[in-house]
Amino acid sequence: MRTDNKALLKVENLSARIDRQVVLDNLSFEVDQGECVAVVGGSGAGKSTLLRCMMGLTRPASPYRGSLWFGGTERCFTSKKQHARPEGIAFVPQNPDHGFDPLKRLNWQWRQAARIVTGSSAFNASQQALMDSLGLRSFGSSFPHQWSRGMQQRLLLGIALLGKPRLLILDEPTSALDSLIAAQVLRTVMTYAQEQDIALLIVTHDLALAARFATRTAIMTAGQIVEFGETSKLLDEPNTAYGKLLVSHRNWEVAVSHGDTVSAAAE
Ligand SMILES: Nc1ncnc2c1ncn2[C@@H]1O[C@H](COP(=O)(O)OP(=O)(O)OP(=O)(O)O)[C@@H](O)[C@H]1O
Repeated sequence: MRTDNKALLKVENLSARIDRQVVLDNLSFEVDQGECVAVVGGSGAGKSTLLRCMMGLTRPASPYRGSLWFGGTERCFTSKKQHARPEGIAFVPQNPDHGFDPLKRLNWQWRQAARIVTGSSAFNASQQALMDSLGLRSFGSSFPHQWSRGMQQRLLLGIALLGKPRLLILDEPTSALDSLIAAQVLRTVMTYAQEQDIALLIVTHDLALAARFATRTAIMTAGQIVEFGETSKLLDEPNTAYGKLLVSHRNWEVAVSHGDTVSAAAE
């Protein structure tokens, strides 16, 4: 449920180019404290570029206009001095390869993350419960490549949640998971985020996921956000030609629904 709180995050008039091609064109949207917002759109819409700009990464796209407000602090996308990711934002990439050191065992990486976040390398009860509900009971002495991509993605989610960020950005969080496990993992993430007042920004191709979890949704195509509003209204009555096209092709077969009891550990 959307609240009337002041926005936690505001992206205003963001434009960016790769070489001479405009890949982000005057984008604006916001996320309230504790809210879940989805950004949906087809391949090449500019979703990953948007996230890269938000995380302060200026390659391959370089922003030439716009600002980002987070927790009351403004960062100009064009400022050369302010490229660092704002503190309080965590990011789980679509490709888990980008989140782990391939040469270090997973239990070592988890302990390092826990130490940074909590000051202790041992699991406490709530960390263990989070791990269990993500279907991750033991790392053994595995290296990242010995785990499935789905398990790696869930571990990154666990590490990100453990940090209790104010905003967690998820890039295609279900891309490495089958639909039943995705449903369970996303419910765990949503429950934990609500308990801890963590806002979520989910970038996805999956309109069913947006319909199930996001209070507000932005529809993106060709570098523009063509619609942004309450998810249910936007999916019931899209205003633009692209919104209508996207909604008419949504896949409601994806089982992101209440009541799934499949164990994520059974992957
Ligand atoms: N390294 C690059 N060099 C040139 N053009 C690029 C590069 N990366 C992205 N682009 C272009 O920028 C535009 C936006 O791409 P982007 O990857 O952000 O889209 P996306 O919505 O994330 O797509 P997908 O869902 O397929 O990941 C596209 O036109 C793409 O061709």
